[in-house]
Amino acid sequence: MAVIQWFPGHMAKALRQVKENLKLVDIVLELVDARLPESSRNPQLEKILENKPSIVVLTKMDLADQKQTAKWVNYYEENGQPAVAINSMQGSLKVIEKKIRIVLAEKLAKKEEKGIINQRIKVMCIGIPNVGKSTLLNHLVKKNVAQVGNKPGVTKAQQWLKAGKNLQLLDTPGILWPKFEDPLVGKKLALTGAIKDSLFNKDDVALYAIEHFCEFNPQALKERYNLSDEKLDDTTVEVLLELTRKMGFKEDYDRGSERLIFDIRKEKLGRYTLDRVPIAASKVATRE
Ligand SMILES: Nc1nc2c(ncn2[C@@H]2O[C@H](COP(=O)(O)OP(=O)(O)OP(=O)(O)O)[C@@H](O)[C@H]2O)c(=O)[nH]1
Repeated sequence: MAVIQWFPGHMAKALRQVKENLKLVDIVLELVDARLPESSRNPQLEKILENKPSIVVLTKMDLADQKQTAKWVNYYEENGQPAVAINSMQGSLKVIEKKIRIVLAEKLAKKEEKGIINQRIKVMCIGIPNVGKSTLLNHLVKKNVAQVGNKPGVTKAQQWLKAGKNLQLLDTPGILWPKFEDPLVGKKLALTGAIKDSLFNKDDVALYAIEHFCEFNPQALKERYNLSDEKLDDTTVEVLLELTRKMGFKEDYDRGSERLIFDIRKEKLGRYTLDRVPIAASKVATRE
């Protein structure tokens, strides 16, 4: 995982590159992590995209809570933003291509009227570090790594890669930065491994994780660390201390925190989704 520390200069440059590459493509795949779809989105992207068609692609769906993922996809679609959930490592080409065809239906029909058929659709992936851009690119391109020609970009020639029979992808995905301002977003990003471990306090992230699991999946916490029901009702700090003891680390809650974070990332507590769809929207989703 390449971890990037963002400074204003970096941000401006990355943004400029994304803008320049946008001109070269028909559609953008905005990759977000299904475990934290909103927290892993870049708030400025909407402005940059302007009228460019885009699809929010929720990656790592195999790690996220299935019901929550369905709610998120529904939420985006209800708000006019096409969305699809995938596991970047498996069978996502068909799903993505189908979605692209739906989103670009009108444009493709017009091209067909003009006799332009079999032209590859130009696609660009963008997203924050670690969201799965390279994994998806490699999966889509598979053995078919032949370049389909160089297109002039503004600053350098762009390489294109064939994906299946109908798509071509920019070989360099656009990297965006997450929103760091909100400390809660930072903790969520840290828990899933999206930001460098040295950038956060492990015990803060572990306490947040305990809070999340106590609310949404106390059973997983209880079973994994053999906790009593009474202990789960205790303060998060007490739960952390008890977990640490159960792990055999005595009072060393730094080690306890580290192990808890590691376990969660390794799915030892099962699938989870840290972001919830806004209440009003989730009501709509349940009613359907
Ligand atoms: N389980 C699961 N893991 C995934 C999925 N997509 C990516 N990963 C894993 O997530 C990690 C990061 O994936 P990358 O493809 O390197 O992410 P990236 O966006 O290219 O990252 P940067 O190079 O840091 O910008 C890797 O360990 C991948 O194996 C997915 O859909 N499911």
